[in-house]
Amino acid sequence: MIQLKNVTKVYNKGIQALTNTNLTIEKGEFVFLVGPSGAGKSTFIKLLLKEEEPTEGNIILDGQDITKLSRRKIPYLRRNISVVFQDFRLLPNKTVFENIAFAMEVVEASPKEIRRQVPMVLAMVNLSDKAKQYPHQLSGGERQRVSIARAIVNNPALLIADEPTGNLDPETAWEIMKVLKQINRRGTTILMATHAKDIVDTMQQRVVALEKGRIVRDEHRGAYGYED
Ligand SMILES: Nc1ncnc2c1ncn2[C@@H]1O[C@H](COP(=O)(O)OP(=O)(O)OP(=O)(O)O)[C@@H](O)[C@H]1O
Repeated sequence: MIQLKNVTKVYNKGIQALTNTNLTIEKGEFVFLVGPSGAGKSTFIKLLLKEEEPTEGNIILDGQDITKLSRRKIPYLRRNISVVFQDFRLLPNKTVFENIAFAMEVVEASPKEIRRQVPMVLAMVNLSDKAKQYPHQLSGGERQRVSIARAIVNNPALLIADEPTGNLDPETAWEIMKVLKQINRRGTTILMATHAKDIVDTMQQRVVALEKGRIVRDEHRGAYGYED
């Protein structure tokens, strides 16, 4: 599914964010990406989304070397990879239904498909009764569930979650984790960058730890491994 081969990323100012990184993530895995602030987690995610280019090395997604992908083909990449952010990033002037529908309109789905898919993903995240609400009328946990529904509505192979529970209280964070695990059980590969020690320790999934741009740990049924 994802393969990084000798990936190095040096930013303009000479900061080396990733150094000679090698990693393989198989289809259907659930992987936590952990490490101290500045370790390179966001850089890792930006490279997968082609928001940044590696200085050296190759990134293979679904058998395709995305480092060789032309700018023109990036929208196709984005259909297969979806992202959920810490700050939800919902459109404030659209309802819950419209926020999710918009992600389908962007990839030119038909109105019929939209009418079928949106209620289905809303049911999956347990928000069928909130379809007509606007984001400001929802709690943080509900907003995050909308953003997850939006992220999965086009059936991506890979869901990247960048600190998805960072703005939520512990109980609400667990609701989000339940939803992510359920999506993973349906076959979607999940990569989640997080500082949530309790969640990582309890879920016992694969843990990849980055420090100063290097993978220092890669454990199946791993733990968070830091004190924060
Ligand atoms: N656009 C950029 N230009 C220059 N340096 C950058 C840029 N983005 C990140 N860096 C640097 O690269 C290193 C890795 O940063 P990155 O954001 O990937 O870390 P992180 O593990 O995601 O941290 P956090 O947990 O705080 O989000 C840091 O030293 C950071 O200052």
